[in-house]
Amino acid sequence: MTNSIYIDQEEILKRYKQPDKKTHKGIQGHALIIGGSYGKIGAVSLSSKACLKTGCGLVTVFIPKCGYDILQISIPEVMVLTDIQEEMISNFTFDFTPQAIGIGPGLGQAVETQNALHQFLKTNTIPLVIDADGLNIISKNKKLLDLVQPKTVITPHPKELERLIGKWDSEEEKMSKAISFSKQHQVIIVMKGAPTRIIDGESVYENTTGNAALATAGTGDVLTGMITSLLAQSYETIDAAILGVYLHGLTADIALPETGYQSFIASDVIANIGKAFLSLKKMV
Ligand SMILES: NC(=O)C1=CN([C@@H]2O[C@H](COP(=O)(O)OP(=O)(O)OC[C@H]3O[C@@H](n4cnc5c(N)ncnc54)[C@H](O)[C@@H]3O)[C@@H](O)[C@H]2O)[C@@H](O)CC1
Ligand SMILES: Nc1ncnc2c1ncn2[C@@H]1O[C@H](COP(=O)(O)OP(=O)(O)O)[C@@H](O)[C@H]1O
Ligand SMILES: [Mg+2]
Repeated sequence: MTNSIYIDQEEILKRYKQPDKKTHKGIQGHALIIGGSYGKIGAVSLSSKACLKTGCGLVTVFIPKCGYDILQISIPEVMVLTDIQEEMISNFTFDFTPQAIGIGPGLGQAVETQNALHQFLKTNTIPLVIDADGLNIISKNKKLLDLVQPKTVITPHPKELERLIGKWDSEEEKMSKAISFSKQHQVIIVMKGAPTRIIDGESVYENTTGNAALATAGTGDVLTGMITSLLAQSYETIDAAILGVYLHGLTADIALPETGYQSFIASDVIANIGKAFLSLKKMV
């Protein structure tokens, strides 16, 4: 039997943890965002900025060389590691141990990048969020799913979900296929849409925030950064997914009266993360 839960303010307050007064950047979590390719460095800029603005102490990105200046100039707070390749990632290499890793925004699907993801998944044990081209690469070679460690968060939009689980004829079939997939591979699926549902085996959590203003480029990349941030801050995996999706939607609800549906862009999600957190505080 499926256990379905609406994610409202009450559910969020059960999960939300206020930072300790004596905390410092060294214990607020260090997140790594891996992604970007020529022409899609913006996806990593959005994701890493959202990661910082969701409370992570330190954020490093791993990107192709062509993104170095872009990242350093657009977000000076983020640290940058680069691949040996100019336009795509060919080997995931980093010399520290992050508390969480987000992979996929703007990553592209070059053969070199596919191989790099394969090698990385073989040995990785760090909590992981996989999005966008990270998921598309896995869809092309489903054997990679056997290498994905339990409790990995995947964040497909409907097309990415279809590439992973196959087509469906009804909402019921989509849900039952997604639940089977979550159980079989022990992954938490953030099934993006209106509304977004989070699936953890038999448990289905339905988000109650967000609106059509979010239907704009890069809002998913931002969500990846937000969930990765919460994971790096030691939230339980399921709580990181639930809280990230709720806050992400809340930014659009807060901004809507000022931006309208049309002029809201992914950067407006990031700009309103602070207000979204503050509205949680008011509820306490
Ligand atoms: N500024 C940037 O650098 C951006 C980079 N992006 C990156 O671009 C790459 C490709 O991602 P895309 O998602 O654009 O391409 P995809 O080919 O994965 O998805 C686009 C397809 O999915 C369908 N689709 C998307 N959302 C849907 C929904 N809610 N319901 C039904 N169908 C839906 C679209 O109609 C289209 O056919 C990713 O790596 C992504 O991270 C995008 O996030 C856009 C912004
Ligand atoms: N009509 C809508 N109502 C609510 N949320 C939406 C709507 N359209 C898109 N979203 C949200 O916006 C985000 C889009 O993610 P995604 O498609 O991956 O964008 P991108 O890849 O461009 O970053 C998801 O979180 C999704 O739930
Ligand atoms: Mg996306």
